[in-house]
Amino acid sequence: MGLLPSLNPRDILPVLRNPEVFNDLNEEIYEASKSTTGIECVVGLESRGFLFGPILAQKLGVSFVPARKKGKLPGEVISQNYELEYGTDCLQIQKSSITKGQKVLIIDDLLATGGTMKAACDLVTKAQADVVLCLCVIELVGLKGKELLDKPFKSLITFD
Ligand SMILES: O=P(O)(O)OC[C@H]1O[C@H](OP(=O)(O)OP(=O)(O)O)[C@H](O)[C@@H]1O
Ligand SMILES: Nc1ncnc2[nH]cnc12
Repeated sequence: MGLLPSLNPRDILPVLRNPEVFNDLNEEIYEASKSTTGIECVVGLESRGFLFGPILAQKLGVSFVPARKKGKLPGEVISQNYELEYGTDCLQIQKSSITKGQKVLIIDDLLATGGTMKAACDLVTKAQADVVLCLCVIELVGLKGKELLDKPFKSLITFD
């Protein structure tokens, strides 16, 4: 059996039930992004990256771009396949959503093996944009997902 099924599922969703706590978390996310200069676009990863990405983009005054699983986005897309513990998946963004050379922050709720965030970095790079920060609310440190990334990374809450 693989490693992931034996892990506690870590769930950010209860935080959204309390507007004050959710607001505090969004402020923490914004604070964590502030030392990275020149962010021009926030890319959020389906699905829970969509809960935080648009709010951060609004606070920063920049565009929000959803990276979705294969086949969900209309129009021309850029795709990046990636390995899961069992099988493969594919992330896509709309071709017109990111411009060449743009400084991009990628946000998701959680970093586990790092495969999803790595694929998002590769996708943004494929779009000829520049990943300036990968930001996750939760990091499962024991899975060493951070080691897969060759871009700056920050998390707000860590579990072993
Ligand atoms: O670091 P990794 O091992 O790649 O795992 C992290 C990803 O897994 C979870 O998403 P999930 O695949 O469950 O998709 P969902 O948010 O659409 O439910 C989580 O929200 C991250 O996006
Ligand atoms: N929410 C989660 N908790 C634990 N491991 C995970 N791997 C991917 N998502 C996870």
